[in-house]
Amino acid sequence: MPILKIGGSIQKDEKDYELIAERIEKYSSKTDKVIVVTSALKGVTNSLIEATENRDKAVDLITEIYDRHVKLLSKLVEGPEFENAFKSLSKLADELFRIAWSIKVLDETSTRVRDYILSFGERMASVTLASVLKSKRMNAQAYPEPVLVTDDSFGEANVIEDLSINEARKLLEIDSKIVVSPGFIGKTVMDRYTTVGRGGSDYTATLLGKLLGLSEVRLITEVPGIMTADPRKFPGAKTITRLSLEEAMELAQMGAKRLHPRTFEPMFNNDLKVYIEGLYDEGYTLVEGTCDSSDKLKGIAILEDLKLISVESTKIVGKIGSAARVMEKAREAGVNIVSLSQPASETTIHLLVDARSSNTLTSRLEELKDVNTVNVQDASAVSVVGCGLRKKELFKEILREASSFDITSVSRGLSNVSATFIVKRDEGFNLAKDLHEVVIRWTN
Ligand SMILES: Nc1ncnc2c1ncn2[C@@H]1O[C@H](COP(=O)(O)OP(=O)(O)O)[C@@H](O)[C@H]1O
Ligand SMILES: N[C@@H](CC(=O)OP(=O)(O)O)C(=O)O
Repeated sequence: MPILKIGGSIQKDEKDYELIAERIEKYSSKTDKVIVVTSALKGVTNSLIEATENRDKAVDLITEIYDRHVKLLSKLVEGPEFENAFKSLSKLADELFRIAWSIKVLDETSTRVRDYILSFGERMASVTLASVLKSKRMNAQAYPEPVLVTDDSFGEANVIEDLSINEARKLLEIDSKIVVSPGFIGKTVMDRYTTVGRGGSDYTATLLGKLLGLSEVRLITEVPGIMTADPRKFPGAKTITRLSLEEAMELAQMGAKRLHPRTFEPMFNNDLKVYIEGLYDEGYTLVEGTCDSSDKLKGIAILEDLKLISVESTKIVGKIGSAARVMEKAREAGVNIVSLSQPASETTIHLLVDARSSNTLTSRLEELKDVNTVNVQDASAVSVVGCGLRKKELFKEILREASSFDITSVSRGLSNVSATFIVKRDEGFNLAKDLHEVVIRWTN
């Protein structure tokens, strides 16, 4: 029994839905049950976020979202099935309009209300997709409520696996061959809606695979697999045919294919295989197993919009606890540290953070007594990923290529399958381009 995840990128119009239905049919004809995890329609999560931020426009934005779903249904579904889906969608939309009015009146949104609002994207999508499948005479049913039980860290909720197993099993009890369920969203034990972070439907699908003891998850999307680089920015990018679990985790952490960073975590210590496959073009990536002796280089990924904060002081040298004090400031400011390094001379501590959070952190760091200066510069992090980086010759070749750039630091990732270079922002793309050329020469 496979889990099929239908990405938001391939839910644009009725032509997409014809292809999605064909793909689901293909896999369901080979098995007795299929669980489909769906994302919201393309752009819907962004519009819902905009509604929470731009509250005067919330009602208009929600009207647009509702109209889009109804228009899709009217093109793809007829008769009583249309009536049923229309009723379910309108009920969800009524609930959403009520919240939109209240946030407009209160002119305030909490993280809890934000997640509640975001949940409608995936819930509406599951009703729509199940209805399209039914109208094509497929034995399908929507289960438009979250199956993951989480804590109440709204926006980035943590899944409580033990409590989620029983909820997940409910999908198996539904008397339909195909069950369509929402990705990305969860609920607390008090039945509050939560979300697990952007791109969270990928993670929902792999986690359900683990919780239900399944062996196959397919993430169906607009690109033919995870590629050697983002094909939009690097036109020579190619599909990677196989990734070990360590390689896949490193690429996901660096934002490749906009995967949720935890997508591959559920694959540890079980036989789950994950395929990332294209809807429009043939091609897929299989993620399974660990490094193989024939593995070389697989891909590059780049994080832009970062700031490198360098805390300089001669007074911190050899002083126990000085790094801890710097990190404590980051914790107080609620700022995530993307990377951190310190030379053995101990005179500087480099912190790499998201550009949007750098001001909050620098002002707190300037409060530290034993610090001379806090420098901030625009930076990028460029990673090369491949089990082959454990071999000296390949690592040397990567270092040689990178040496023509002004590098602040180099660090190695999980099991040494990645090397990440921190450079000035305006050098990031060119470094990535050059390293990508090396990767292409060494792709298996
Ligand atoms: N290494 C990569 N391989 C493939 N796609 C990538 C990579 N890095 C970035 N992307 C981008 O990821 C996008 C697909 O992700 P996303 O829109 O989240 O898909 P979905 O909604 O189907 O989950 C592609 O349009 C592509 O531009
Ligand atoms: N809709 C959510 C969850 C998700 O996984 O979407 P997508 O499959 O389009 O990446 C988001 O936009 O973050």
